[in-house]
Parts: sequence; C-alpha cells; structure tokens
Amino acid sequence: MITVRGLARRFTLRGRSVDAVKGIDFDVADGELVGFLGPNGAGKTTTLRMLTTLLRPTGGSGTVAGCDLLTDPQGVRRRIGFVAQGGSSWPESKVAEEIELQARLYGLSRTEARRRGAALAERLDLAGLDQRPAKTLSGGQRRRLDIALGLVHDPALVFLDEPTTGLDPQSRANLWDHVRRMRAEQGTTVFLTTHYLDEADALCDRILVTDHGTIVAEGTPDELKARVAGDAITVEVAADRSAEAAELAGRLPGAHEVTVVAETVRFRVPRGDAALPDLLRTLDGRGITMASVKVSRPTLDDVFLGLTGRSLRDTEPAPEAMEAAGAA
Ligand SMILES: Nc1ncnc2c1ncn2[C@@H]1O[C@H](COP(=O)(O)OP(=O)(O)OP(=O)(O)O)[C@@H](O)[C@H]1O
Repeated sequence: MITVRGLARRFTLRGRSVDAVKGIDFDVADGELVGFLGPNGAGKTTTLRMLTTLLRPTGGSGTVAGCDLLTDPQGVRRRIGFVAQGGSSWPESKVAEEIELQARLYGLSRTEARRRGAALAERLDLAGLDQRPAKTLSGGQRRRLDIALGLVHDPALVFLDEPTTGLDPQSRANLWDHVRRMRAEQGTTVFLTTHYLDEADALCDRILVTDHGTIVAEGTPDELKARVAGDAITVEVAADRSAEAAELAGRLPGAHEVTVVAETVRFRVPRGDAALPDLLRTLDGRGITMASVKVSRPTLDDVFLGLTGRSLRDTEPAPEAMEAAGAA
C-alpha cells in the first residue's frame, strides 16, 4: 500500500538548510496498522505531508495506494484519507453539514453523502450532535469529527497525524477502538504518527521509530521490546546506603546498567522474578532496609532510550493538560 525509497525533504530558510527527512525507506502492506513513532521534531509530520502529497519531496520516490507520489499526486489524493494535527473542520459549520460537504467534495451523491455521514456519526459517537456547530464541540468530539471527515469517502488507506494528542484517556481509548474496528471491518490500512508509547504499543501491528529524520528501528512492539536486555529493577534504600546497595546489586548474576541517583538504585537483569529473592537476601544480610522495590518489563520507552539516548516520555505532553487547553 505504501512503498518509499530514499524519501527526503530539505527546508531552506534564509540561507540555512534543515534536513527534516533524510532519505528514508519503508513499506506498508495492505491492511497493516503502522505507527510512526518519534519525539518532537523527528520528521513525522514532514513525512506524512509528503506521503499525502501536501509537500513535494526534495529526494527519493514512492508509491502510495498504487499511485506514484511524484507523477500522480491527484491519484494519491483520491484514494487516501488524511486527518491532520490541527483538524480540518470549519468552526461555524454544523457537524452533519460538514461531513456531507466533505463527502460531496469526493463526488458522492447527496443521498449517499447523507447515508455515509449518518453511519460515520453513529460509529464515531457523534450521533445527536449533527446540528451542533463544530466550534461548540469538546476536544474529543472535534477530534472524532476530524476523523469522520478523513473517512467519509471510505479510503483504503488512512493517515492519522497524532490522532489522540489533546484527548483525555477515555476519548483516546474510544478512538483506538474506532481505528481497530475500521481495520477489522473494512480492512483499511492505517498509518499513524504518535509520540504516545502506549498508543503505539496497544494499537500498531508494526512500529517505525524515527529520530532526526531517519528510521532508527522497526518491528512489532514485541520485537522492539525484545531488543532491550532484560527487566529493570528499581530499589529505594536510605541515601547513605545506596552506593553499597548498587555494588551488591551489580554482583547478582547477569546484572548490568547499574545506576544510582540519591536513594534510588536501578539495574537490569535477564529475569526480574528470578533475581528478586537473591537481591532481598543480599541486602537484608547487610542490614540495608528497602523502602520500595519495583520490577518492570521492558517498555518501548526503554527501546527508544537505548536507540537514541533520549526518553520519549520527556517529549510527551500530559493528555489532561492538553484536553483542558483544547476544550477552552
Ligand atoms: N516549513 C518548514 N521550514 C523549515 N523547517 C521546517 C519546516 N517544517 C518542519 N521543519 C523542521 O523539520 C524538522 C522536522 O519537523 P516535523 O514537524 O516533521 O517533526 P515532527 O516529528 O512531526 O514533530 P512534532 O511531533 O512536533 O509534530 C524540525 O526540525 C522542524 O523545525
């Protein structure tokens, strides 16, 4: 459904160049749900804008939904749906009018546009809001309207740019359900950008991790997590005993990546459950009391940290804060 080779985009502004996307290669199969994951400024939106023909690549080539990106951008546009970050609804328009207008722009008859509009409103929990101007909708409702506008012509391939940024946790979970159902019921191929790790983990068949305009890793969420060597154990002890606790932890079989910050000792072992009794015995034997201990399975954030030296969590906005801002 998508094939790109050497796709690149350079921006030149007042004599200075930025290589936002540096010659990336990837493929997306029919019916796949692929996440494009990366921190702010990684090049996600620029890539999406090239794939949706809103921005001309400065290098490389690609086909999207069977059409050549460079020689048949009209063909690409006819076959895809795109839900942009900022949304595309007109604030004064009523929900039903907006969906119908969008459907008509794609050449659907008035009757068909109404039928599809009503079905989408039902599916995206917008039923009952059809006479409400878009500007009066909550952040979550507006986002679902944006999605309805991107899907109204039943595209085989949908691009979603950070679809749940700004939504509260419940609206995010609802949206995930809608995306899953769309794929299950219609076999829609979905390519979405996100900087929420849990979203990529819960939703995507496959993840492309991007940073600084290149793809630094790809695989299923489980494949990516399997790259991280083992479980993390975090122990809190009295600050004046933490160095000693770290030294003891470092002697456990297979222990590595031992770090100490104030009273917190963190390290990795191949199997957290197997190492824990040993750790407890050893610390107890030295009279070191633990205030807490936590074993965590590898997460996508660990993968990202390992690949780039940066935590994606540092770049995530808090959903609640964004929702409040979006609803204001
Ligand atoms: N029109 C432009 N002119 C100059 N530089 C740009 C332009 N658009 C994007 N960039 C630069 O290209 C890089 C990639 O930006 P892009 O918006 O694609 O990142 P992103 O991964 O989508 O980030 P975010 O998560 O914040 O949306 C950034 O350094 C950005 O400043």
